[in-house]
Amino acid sequence: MKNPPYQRRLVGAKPKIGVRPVIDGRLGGIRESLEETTMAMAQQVALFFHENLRHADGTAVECIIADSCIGGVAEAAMAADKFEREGVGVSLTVTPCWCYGTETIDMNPHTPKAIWGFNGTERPGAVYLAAALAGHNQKGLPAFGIYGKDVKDTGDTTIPEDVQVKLLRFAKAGLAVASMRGKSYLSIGSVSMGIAGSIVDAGFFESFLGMRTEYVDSMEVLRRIEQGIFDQDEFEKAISWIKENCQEGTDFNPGDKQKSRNQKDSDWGFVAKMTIIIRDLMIGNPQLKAMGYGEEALGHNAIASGFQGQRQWTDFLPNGDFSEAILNSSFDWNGIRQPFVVATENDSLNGVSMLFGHLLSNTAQIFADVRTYWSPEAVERVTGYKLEGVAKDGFLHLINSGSCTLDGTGQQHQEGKPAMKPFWEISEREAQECLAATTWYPATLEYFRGGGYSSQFLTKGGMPVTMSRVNLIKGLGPVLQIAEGWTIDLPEEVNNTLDQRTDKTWPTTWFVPRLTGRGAFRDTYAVMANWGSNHGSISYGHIGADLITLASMLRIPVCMHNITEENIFRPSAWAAFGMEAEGADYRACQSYGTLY
Ligand SMILES: C[C@H](O)[C@@H](O)[C@@H](O)C(=O)CO
Ligand SMILES: [Mn+2]
Repeated sequence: MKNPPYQRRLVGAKPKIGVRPVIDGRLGGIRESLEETTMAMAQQVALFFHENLRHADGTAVECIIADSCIGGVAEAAMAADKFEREGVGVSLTVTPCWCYGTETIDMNPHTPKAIWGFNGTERPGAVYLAAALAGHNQKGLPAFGIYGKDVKDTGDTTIPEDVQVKLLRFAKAGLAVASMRGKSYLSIGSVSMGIAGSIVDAGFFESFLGMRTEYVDSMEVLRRIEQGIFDQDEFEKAISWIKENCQEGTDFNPGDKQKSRNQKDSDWGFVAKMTIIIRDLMIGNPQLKAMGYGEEALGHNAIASGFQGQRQWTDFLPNGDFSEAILNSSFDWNGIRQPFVVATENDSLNGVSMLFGHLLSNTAQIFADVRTYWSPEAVERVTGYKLEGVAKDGFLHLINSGSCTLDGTGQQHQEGKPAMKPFWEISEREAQECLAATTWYPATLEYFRGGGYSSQFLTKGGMPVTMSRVNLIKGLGPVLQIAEGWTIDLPEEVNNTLDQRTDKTWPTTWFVPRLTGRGAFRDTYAVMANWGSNHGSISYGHIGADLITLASMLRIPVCMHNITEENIFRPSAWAAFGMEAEGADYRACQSYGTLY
């Protein structure tokens, strides 16, 4: 690691956005004439962020404005001090005028940075923007340039729409970078069935994300179950909630292998305890301290985790599907709450993709196997049905053992359409509908000898979604792949025929990527063929452009995406690496090296 990033922020403190009003330092006329306009620009943008951004826990984003306009290096240092004290994680410089490039820039190497230069004619804000960005680029401190398309008059205090889009894209990604820094990925268990993403790579987490990796043997979950190291009252609450809200499905296991009713009831208790314990391992629980377990009460400061499950645990004990599904959802027996990020099969790289999606969209994330490409020909052969509309070029079957978020049912709504929403927008009734759309089947014993329960549902069609995935490539490092598209509905008979060819106790999402006719997006088959692993993380909404901005801040090149050129927003230095955006991205990431 080049620079230990571990910040002095308190556990749980959220990064703030620092706003830096930069000004022409010449006193005796110029500076005085600009003070008010410059500070007003900072206040206006701070208000805009405060009103339009929320942290994933639902709290509003706080902005800190430098105490004075910054006309030179002394005031730049004062602002840096204030930002350090206040826990600023992202910095935006604003100016309507000419100022002194490198004398005023933010030089903190870990803080994502952008400069908004006002597009006016009275004073040259854009000239400063160009000079300051040249300084950033010459010094190896990437910064994003924001400059409105249309000329405005001095004193115009509206933020043009094109500027708003860039401000939000930059700030969301910057906050994601700052929110991950100093937190942990908690690996519960180790490598699952040779899935490379579960070889949790500390170097990647530390150098690229500024995160720690914590490793706990699955035995710890069993110890806490056997020794009663969990909140007994919460457990009672969980069990009665499960009885009321989780419908158990038919047991499809061969009659002589099925567990008895007593064993099944005891499995429900077991998986409820597992859920509470995995959460406690991640974030701690003050209740445990009161019970005399001070060490356990602290947790592992985890912002994401993974549970190995297969095979040693699941060959022996109830599987992790229920715990993963509930933790990844926006509700449980404690009500509607922020979803956790828990990667199935401890696939930490999919966990990272889920974490990116969660921090950018504030919603729950679908974890799935990228299972099958269904060509129109194969669908017709098997069902006699000719695909049409958005699905006419085929689709992908996304399905994993039932560990997927129940938000993935698509039973929440936005403007009357199926959606997955930030938890604070989800109504009690919508949470109930997600639960009602889910059946919990006794786990398939041929896979899961220890039993447990897998969630089964069918994702509603018509949701815009983005599938993404981080892969580690020897000799290259991490790369990110992104496919925007939609969930689709199939006619009921077609759905049943295709779904029942495979694991019928697991949740199904039918996904159509948006094709571009080029490269990995020339057809749906090519999307499947170019996917870099067995898993993908699926986020509600089209967030590909936000993911690209985030990846550039983390110096993770994007190897595959279907985002249109005008939506790609990366630091200004990327342009210096060539006009072909993908190649330039690789060269820039390599040249800057890891953030930490
Ligand atoms: C039960 C099986 O082992 C599944 O878990 C398997 O198909 C996977 O999910 C592989 O990613
Ligand atoms: Mn899997």
